[in-house]
Amino acid sequence: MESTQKQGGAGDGLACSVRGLVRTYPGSRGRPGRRSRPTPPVRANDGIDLDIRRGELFGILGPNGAGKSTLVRQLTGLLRPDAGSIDLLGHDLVRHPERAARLVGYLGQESSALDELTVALAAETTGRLRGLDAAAARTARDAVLDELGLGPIAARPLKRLSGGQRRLACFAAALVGPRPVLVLDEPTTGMDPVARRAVWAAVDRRRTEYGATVLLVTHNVIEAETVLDRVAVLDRGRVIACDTPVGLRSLVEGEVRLDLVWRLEPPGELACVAALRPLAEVAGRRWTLRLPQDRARAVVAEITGGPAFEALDDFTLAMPSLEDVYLALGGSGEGLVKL
Ligand SMILES: Nc1ncnc2c1ncn2[C@@H]1O[C@H](COP(=O)(O)OP(=O)(O)OP(=O)(O)O)[C@@H](O)[C@H]1O
Repeated sequence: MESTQKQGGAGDGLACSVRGLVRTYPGSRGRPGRRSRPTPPVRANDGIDLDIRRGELFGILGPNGAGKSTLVRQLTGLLRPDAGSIDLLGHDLVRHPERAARLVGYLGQESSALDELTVALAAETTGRLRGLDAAAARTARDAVLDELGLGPIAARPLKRLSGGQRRLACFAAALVGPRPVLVLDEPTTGMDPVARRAVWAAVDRRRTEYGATVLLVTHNVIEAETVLDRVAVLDRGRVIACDTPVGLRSLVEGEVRLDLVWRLEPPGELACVAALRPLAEVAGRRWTLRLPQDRARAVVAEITGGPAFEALDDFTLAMPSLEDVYLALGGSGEGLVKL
C-alpha cells in the first residue's frame, strides 16, 4: 500500500489526534403558516479531545444523539468543524478534508448511494473510486465477497436485500482498496451473529495484515466490551471518559447490579421492598439496583428468604458493565442497547 504517513503531526504512535472539536448545527427560524416551529441550534460536539493509537480498535460509545456520527463525519472529511483541530496520520484534516478519502475506509450509517448497485458492483465500484485499475478492483471484489460469504447474493441489488445483508454488503465495499484507517459507524446494526462474527474476523485480519487502525462507533455496550481496545464514552457532545473497557469498569468496582423482576405489582407494603424502591431504576416490572456487593447479597437474602419471594418472578446479580459505568458517570442511559 502507498505510504500515507507524513512526518510530524499526530505524535509518535498516534494515528489520530483531535483537540477542542466543536460543531454546532444551526437552528431553523420556523414558518408560522406551515406549522413549523423554530428550533434552537444544536451543539453536537462540544470541545472533544481524543488520541487514537496506531493499530488500535478504538470505540466511541454513546446513546442516540450523543454526537458520535457528527464526530466521525468530521474525522472522515465530510463535515467541517466550527473550531478545533484533527490530525490524521500527520495530515491536517480541518485544512485539507479532501485528504481523508485517501486515508480512511468509511462505513457510514446510510447506504443510499450504493442502493441501485448489485453487491458485486458496489464493491468493485468502490475499488475503482479508490484508484484500483479494473483488474485489481475485480480481484479485490471477489476476495472480499468470498471472505464475507456474500457470493450467493453478489448479483442482487442492495435495495432488494434485508437490512443486515445490505449492511454487510456496504461493509464489504468499505474494505475494497485498503486504507490505513477504517471508520465504521455502527457496522453490525441488524446483522445476525454469523454476519457479526464475519465482520469482526475481517477487521482483525486488516489489523494483523497491515496494522489498520479502526474507529468503531457503537451504542451497543456488549459489543464495546468484547471487541474494543479502548473506548471513549460520549454524552451530549463531550467525552466523559476514555479508557480500556476493563479500566472503565474499575470505576464502578465493588458495585454489582441487581435486577428484580416482579410477577405483578411489587409488594410495597413489605418494609424491605419499600426501602429498595427509592434506589431502583424502574422499567415495567423490572427494578434495577446498583449496590455495593455486601449490600446486594444482604438484599438478595432478605428478598428470597421472606414473603417478598412469592411476588418475585426472577432476579439476577451481575458484575458491572459499561452501561453501569456510563450511568455512574452521569449519562442518561437511554438509547444504549444490549443485544
Ligand atoms: N443535520 C443536522 N441538523 C441539525 N441537527 C442535527 C443534524 N445532525 C444531527 N443533529 C443533532 O446533533 C446531535 C448529535 O447527532 P449525531 O447524529 O451526531 O448523534 P449520534 O450519537 O450519532 O446518534 P445516533 O446514535 O442516533 O446515530 C443530535 O441532537 C442530533 O439531533
